[in-house]
Amino acid sequence: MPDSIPFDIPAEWADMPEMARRQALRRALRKRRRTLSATRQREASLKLCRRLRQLPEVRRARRIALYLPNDGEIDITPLIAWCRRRGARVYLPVLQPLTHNRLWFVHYQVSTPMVRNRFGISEPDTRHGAHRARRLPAWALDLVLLPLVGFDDAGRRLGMGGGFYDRSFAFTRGSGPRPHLIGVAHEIQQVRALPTASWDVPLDAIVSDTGTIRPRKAGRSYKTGE
Ligand SMILES: Nc1nc2c(c(=O)[nH]1)N(C=O)[C@@H](CNc1ccc(C(=O)N[C@@H](CCC(=O)O)C(=O)O)cc1)CN2
Ligand SMILES: Nc1ncnc2c1ncn2[C@@H]1O[C@H](COP(=O)(O)OP(=O)(O)OP(=O)(O)O)[C@@H](O)[C@H]1O
Repeated sequence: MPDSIPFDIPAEWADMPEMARRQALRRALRKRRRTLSATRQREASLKLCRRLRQLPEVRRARRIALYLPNDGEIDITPLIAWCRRRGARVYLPVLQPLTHNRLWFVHYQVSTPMVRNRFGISEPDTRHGAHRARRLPAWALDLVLLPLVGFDDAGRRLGMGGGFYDRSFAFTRGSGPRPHLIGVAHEIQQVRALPTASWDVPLDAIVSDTGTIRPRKAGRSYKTGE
């Protein structure tokens, strides 16, 4: 596996069918982030959270969806206490039990009962009637921080492959209220150039431990950071 940042897609993958190549890329990038030491993980988390706290979309948001880190994902949970101190509400994704690969967003408090979903990720337990009422429709969120498996400097993204975020936020292509969508990842998740899928939901920004990418609507993008 090449160690370069951005990750170079190996030449041998060129002949693979598109979906198989995306799968191989996911496997390589997930392995990359899982092999980070605890120290590197902690440093990256603190640097990312510092960046996020400075973004206007983050500072203005009152209803923010985060995630609990899994599989080496960059840890943004230090933001939870910060959000609460500022009076912002924190929401977590929950797999919808009946609809195919869509997410609910449930208000997350210290007292929220949690349960592991089928991927082993802890999520608010919506079997309790009282907590069902804490669900918010996706359009009513101000900000969503999406965990990325990969990204490139044009702002394209690769997720876990379930299409959960793509389906849940497909409505953002239309008019009407919509949350800001900010993808987050380790610097080492960057890929030289990712293929686009027609269903990919465009992001407002991608923030890593070392920089922020602001995709331009017309396709060009710019990076700020160290
Ligand atoms: N922390 C976190 N929470 C999240 C997401 C995420 O990416 N990160 N999701 C973002 O979508 C949703 C869960 N999506 C997931 C999609 C695939 C796999 C996964 O590990 N798939 C396995 C095989 C699946 C199986 O066991 O059937 C794999 O690819 O190896 C995990 C989560 C909701 N919660
Ligand atoms: N809006 C949508 N409606 C129906 N199917 C969709 C939609 N968006 C994505 N999909 C399907 O979801 C599957 C996974 O998509 P993709 O490989 O882009 O996942 P991903 O972007 O890695 O995942 P995620 O969105 O969970 O981060 C694809 O097979 C795709 O056809």
